[in-house]
Amino acid sequence: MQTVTVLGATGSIGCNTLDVINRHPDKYRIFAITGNNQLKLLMEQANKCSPRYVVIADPLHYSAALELAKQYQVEAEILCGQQALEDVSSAPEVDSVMAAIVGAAGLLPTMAAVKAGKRVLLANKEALVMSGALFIDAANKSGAQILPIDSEHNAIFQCLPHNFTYGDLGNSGIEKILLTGSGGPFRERALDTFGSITVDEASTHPNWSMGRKITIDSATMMNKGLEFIEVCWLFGVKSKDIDVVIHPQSIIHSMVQYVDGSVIAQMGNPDMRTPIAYGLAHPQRIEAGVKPLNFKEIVDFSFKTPCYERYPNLKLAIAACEAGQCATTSLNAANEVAVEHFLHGNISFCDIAKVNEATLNAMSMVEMNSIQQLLEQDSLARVKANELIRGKFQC
Ligand SMILES: NC(=O)C1=CN([C@@H]2O[C@H](COP(=O)(O)OP(=O)(O)OC[C@H]3O[C@@H](n4cnc5c(N)ncnc54)[C@H](OP(=O)(O)O)[C@@H]3O)[C@@H](O)[C@H]2O)C=CC1
Ligand SMILES: CC(=O)[C@@H](O)[C@H](O)COP(=O)(O)O
Ligand SMILES: [Mn+2]
Repeated sequence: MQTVTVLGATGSIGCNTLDVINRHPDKYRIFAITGNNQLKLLMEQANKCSPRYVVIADPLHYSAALELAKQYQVEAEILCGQQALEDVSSAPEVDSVMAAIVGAAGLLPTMAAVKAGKRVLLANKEALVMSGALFIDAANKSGAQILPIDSEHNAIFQCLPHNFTYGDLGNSGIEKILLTGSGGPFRERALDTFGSITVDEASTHPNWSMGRKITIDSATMMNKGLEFIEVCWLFGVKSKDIDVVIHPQSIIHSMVQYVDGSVIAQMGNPDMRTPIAYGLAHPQRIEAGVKPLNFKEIVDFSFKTPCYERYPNLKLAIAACEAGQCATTSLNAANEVAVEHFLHGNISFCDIAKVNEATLNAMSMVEMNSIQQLLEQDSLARVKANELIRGKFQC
């Protein structure tokens, strides 16, 4: 029996994780679930999966949460705040932590799990993008096992040889990592109409049902940029080792190309329960409720190269990856701010990349040696991005 904490249980990944876990009551027990604003959903989940703890991230919601807990007959202890998130990630009773809080808010609870040597199911890509070497070093020190949940990284993990050594592509005969992406909803849209893209249009992903921030990131391809950086840290590779390939159908979830000409791909219907189940059960496989891929139903199966004019955020992210930690931390922070402003109608779709670029250009680049320093850089970049937005960006 594996004991699991689900950080971000009320989100898209969190709900899918509970769905997979519910299918296997003999294998998994929930220790804690956490949420932020969706208190009712969190209490419904608690009523169903009977965790020992329910954590509300924002202490301002605590009394409302206590009331709802009574209403939903939740027997778990209700906790709140940052320390509680870290405590349920690092408690000795916990075997695995699903890191599925969105954005930089997930860094400290995820790091707590890493430092405590847990099996960390990593969905929260922003945590790795903003902390890079510190994250990987902490895992090496504690013995934490990092299992990628992001579909592409999970695919790459599945396509690598079992004896793959971190950073050593040559020894495994690997030529390239082929990181696939759908290209988002605006893959074919005329560039001269980008100025009128609405929030609703950008919030409609062609293949995946996901949280609102990652959905916007997919539309700008910042998601692929963050994933590019994520590949570098998860597998110890360099920018030159990765090619981004647009695959509009999201059936192949990424590939590894070998020197003998073989290309190994991982495929499946676009349903996050596959990588979640893989992470939970590794090295075994468990049923995940996912519709099997039916090749007779596949009409198109195509590939293309991304164009930076259409996806300036992808170019920025690759350049930041090459520039180093300070740049990736700053870019991630600026992007979180810009996406939030876009969702609130304060800036246009094209402004997201402009804010990101202007923020990066305005930040001094320093070496990042501690989590404290990362958090300070993250705050500085947020202040700068907000300042730039107040100065009114126009598309
Ligand atoms: N959705 C997907 O299919 C995929 C997601 N990912 C990554 O997984 C992560 C989660 O994505 P997704 O599930 O889509 O996101 P959602 O927006 O659906 O869910 C985010 C979760 O984080 C919680 N949360 C939000 N802000 C805070 C905060 N300040 N402190 C603590 N908790 C907070 C939310 O709580 P509440 O809802 O209660 O407010 C919710 O539980 C992201 O990093 C994303 O990039 C990666 C690959 C695929
Ligand atoms: C499901 C998942 O892993 C997402 O990151 C997904 O890949 C987003 O789609 P894009 O390929 O359009 O960014
Ligand atoms: Mn992904």
